[in-house]
Amino acid sequence: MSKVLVSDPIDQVGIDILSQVASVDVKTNLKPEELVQIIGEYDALMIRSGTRVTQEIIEAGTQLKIIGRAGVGVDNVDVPAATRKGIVVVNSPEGNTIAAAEHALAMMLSMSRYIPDANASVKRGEWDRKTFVGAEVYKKTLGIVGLGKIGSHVAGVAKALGMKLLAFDPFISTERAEQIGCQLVDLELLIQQADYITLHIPKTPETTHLINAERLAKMKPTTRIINCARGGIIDEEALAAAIKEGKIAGAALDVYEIEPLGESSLKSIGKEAVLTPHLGASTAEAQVNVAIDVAEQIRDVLLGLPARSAVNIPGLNPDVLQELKPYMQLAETLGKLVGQLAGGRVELLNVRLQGELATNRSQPLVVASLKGLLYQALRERVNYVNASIEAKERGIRVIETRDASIKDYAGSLHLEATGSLGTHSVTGALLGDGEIRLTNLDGFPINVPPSQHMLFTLHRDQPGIIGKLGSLLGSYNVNIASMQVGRKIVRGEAVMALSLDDPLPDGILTETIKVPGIRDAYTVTL
Ligand SMILES: NC(=O)c1ccc[n+]([C@@H]2O[C@H](COP(=O)([O-])OP(=O)(O)OC[C@H]3O[C@@H](n4cnc5c(N)ncnc54)[C@H](O)[C@@H]3O)[C@@H](O)[C@H]2O)c1
Ligand SMILES: O=C(O)CC[C@@H](O)C(=O)O
Repeated sequence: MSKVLVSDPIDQVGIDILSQVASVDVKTNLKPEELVQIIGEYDALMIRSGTRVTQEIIEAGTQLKIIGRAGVGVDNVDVPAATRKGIVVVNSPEGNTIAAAEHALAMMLSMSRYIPDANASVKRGEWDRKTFVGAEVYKKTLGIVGLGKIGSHVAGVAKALGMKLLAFDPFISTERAEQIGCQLVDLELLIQQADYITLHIPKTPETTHLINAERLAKMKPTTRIINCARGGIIDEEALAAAIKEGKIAGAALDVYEIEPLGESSLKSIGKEAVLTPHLGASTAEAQVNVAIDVAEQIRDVLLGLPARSAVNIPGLNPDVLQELKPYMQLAETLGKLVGQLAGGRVELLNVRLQGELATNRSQPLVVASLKGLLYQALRERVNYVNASIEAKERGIRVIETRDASIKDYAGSLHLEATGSLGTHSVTGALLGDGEIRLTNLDGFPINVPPSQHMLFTLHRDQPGIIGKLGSLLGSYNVNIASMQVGRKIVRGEAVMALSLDDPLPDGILTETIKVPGIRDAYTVTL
């Protein structure tokens, strides 16, 4: 019989489902070294946000087939390490959406009426009706940052409360925002106009400290901010200072840069700050939803069936999966790449199967391309199951084409994304050993392996450019792993593709574009 370890508290309904096919051990509060010691006995691990599944734990899990996260965020799991070992990682992308949205709304109202502090004062035996004069939300402007599942539900309820809705989400179309009742604006306008700002975005390098001292200084002194998304999207020190100095009126936080929240200047703020210990998903209903969602997937995988919500391995039948897996990896990589080149909102994705690939099943490759394309916006929320639906909801039109006559490589895949900032395309192929090669970028032939950190330039093919760019990267201590120039004619337009050993520091892109002859530059993280 299979063995499952449950290392965080989950609802009993999940344990009951797992017990249908496995012997289940519930062992919570394990230290990392204790988990490393015992994980080798288990076929599956079920967690919430309390267990950090590191590479060391994955390496020690020699029998592990699946890791189930009862919730959305898999930021506490080393997914690449699990993927390398063929371990399926599943989550519950929607099981706690309503709970998190309602928590954000509860935080907004309780912060506005100082309910936590008023409640504490009554319990201390006081009857103070002067200190707790609050503010109404009716007719106020709510700025929603991130109009995905949770942000959209918040919008619906806030509208019913009589609020005016602004939203910032670079990956959502104006039509979609209007359907939800929001006016889509840029972040700077939202920050200046909103009376309440609520964050519903993933934490990514781009969203880390999105709310910093500079942006806090641009808010109205009456603005109140809510973060029930992820810690670190707000600079906590800057936030505490802004509230203490009266630059903004208050904050309600459920998530923190480091959890549990230790010593923090947030704790010394009075009634203007409402703090909860990551309770967004903590409703009976959400815990039942996520426990069922994830336990059923673990049960299915242990029975040899596909998982419906895998973040790293698609739910295809094993034979098709085996055959298409390398191409799906290619499609996902190209999707990530073209999505980042396109930058903003993508309206059209053309997926072209070329050469021998043109006779293959296209649907899994289209889905994998969309999963890659949407990764920048949705992170772990996008998977092989929901990628097409998410794309449709975001107004992304998909065209599939085939061209068997293109024979530069045995089979290649070409993606072209058209969006608010223009059109970009990328082609890739698989070498004999299954390694991915990028073979064309925006119509220019190249031949480079993709790497985690990449820089692309569009420039004039003229002497000196490569040297200048090399020196610029060197001055930022960025090491170049490989570099290639693609051009159609000598001294015409050209592209340069650089694989880098290090992430590019802030500001380097602006410097790159200043190099004479370089017209444009793009950074990509794969
Ligand atoms: N507090 C909790 O317990 C709790 C519970 C559930 C979810 N969450 C968190 O809430 C957040 C939102 O979850 P969701 O299910 O709505 O996710 P979602 O993927 O449905 O929506 C996220 C939205 O953010 C947008 N986005 C991405 N990058 C952006 C950027 N740089 N600027 C503006 N918008 C951007 C995306 O386009 C997307 O529409 C996630 O961080 C999730 O981990 C917290
Ligand atoms: O397990 C939890 O309570 C955290 C839930 C939430 O942050 C998530 O990512 O789903």
